[in-house]
Amino acid sequence: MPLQLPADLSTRPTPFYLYDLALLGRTLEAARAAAQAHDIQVHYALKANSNAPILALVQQHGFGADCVSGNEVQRALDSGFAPDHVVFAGVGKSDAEIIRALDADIWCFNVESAPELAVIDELAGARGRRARVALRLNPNVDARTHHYITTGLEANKFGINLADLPQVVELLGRLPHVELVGLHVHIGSQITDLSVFETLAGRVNELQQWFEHRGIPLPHLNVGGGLGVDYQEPDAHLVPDFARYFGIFGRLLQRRPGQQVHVELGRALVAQCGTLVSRVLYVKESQQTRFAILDAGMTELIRPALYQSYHRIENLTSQGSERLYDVVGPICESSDTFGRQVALPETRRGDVVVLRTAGAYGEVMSSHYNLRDQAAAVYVG
Ligand SMILES: Cc1ncc(COP(=O)(O)O)c(C=O)c1O
Ligand SMILES: N[C@@H](CCCC[NH3+])C(=O)O
Repeated sequence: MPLQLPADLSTRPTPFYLYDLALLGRTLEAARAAAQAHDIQVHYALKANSNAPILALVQQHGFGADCVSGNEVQRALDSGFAPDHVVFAGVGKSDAEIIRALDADIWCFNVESAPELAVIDELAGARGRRARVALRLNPNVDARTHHYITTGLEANKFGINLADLPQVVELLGRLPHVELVGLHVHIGSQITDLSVFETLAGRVNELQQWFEHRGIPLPHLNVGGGLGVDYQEPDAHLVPDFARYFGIFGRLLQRRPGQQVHVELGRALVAQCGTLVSRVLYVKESQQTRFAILDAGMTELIRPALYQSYHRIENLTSQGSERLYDVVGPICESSDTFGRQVALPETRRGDVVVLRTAGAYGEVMSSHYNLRDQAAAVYVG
């Protein structure tokens, strides 16, 4: 399906983020149907993209919200997510953020350490409340993704290491203002080897048995997010294979009667619906390299600079014969490079060049470095 562009593209200033809400709707519908087939609840990870029109559509599809800051909790509530569909994760929740979530009576805190558990207990007690908590465990499963976005290994800062679990459970038994409702794991992002989720399901089954042997029931299992998308050939997989993903947990998790399973997808739901649209400012040729210098840079899309990740680059204006370009932004950093030796049709000043699969962790991670303006968001579909 060709990229849907705004009717006023020729006069619209670049760079801007373009979101295809029709594609988002199809993606959410596919995820909803696959999740429902296995009776799994989806909490959308707001960190991937928290723009109001996107949240509105996610909320309309019946998903909950997975938040990682007090402001995300507030944004979810303001966007119409019911408090009992909101979870709050994060390794460093501040007292003010915990209080805000307690006062909103959100569904659950995903707790990442013993000290955090004690603080939630104390703050809940001071308000005459009992907070529902899930323990985020570090299952030591390798997500086989970029090391910067691997979160489930013992060396990572996230979650409670299994060696510390007995101590944390003992503490839990002594705290009157927290109620354990389940366990939570999240091992990383942009996971494309789905056998990783099979390993994870097996590990969650083992963890569940550990709790059961101690007489501790777990009404909820939250297996986190992480399903990856196709950055190389987005058009081949605009909608991820949700049936396969949910099928793994549906098939392999050893669910107890009445137990609820949750996932927290971010990227897989919103990545393909977003595109960063830019224009070529200059083509600069030296003996060694031909640079296409865009008006979008790492301030709009930092993923290539941060994780050496690739977003497919397309010149929508030119039909010329292909040449190789280093595609770069205008920012004062050498890492402000979107791709090296990229084959593009002959490219000229003013051509419209897009970076695909930018709906997740794109606009939300933008910055004002070099005093850059915030790129606009445009919605079609
Ligand atoms: C705790 C937690 N849940 C969910 C997500 C969403 O992950 P993804 O966008 O890879 O689905 C993240 C981010 O990696 C996370 O840290
Ligand atoms: N922001 C990262 C992923 C980290 C997700 C949050 N734990 C990305 O762009 O790929």
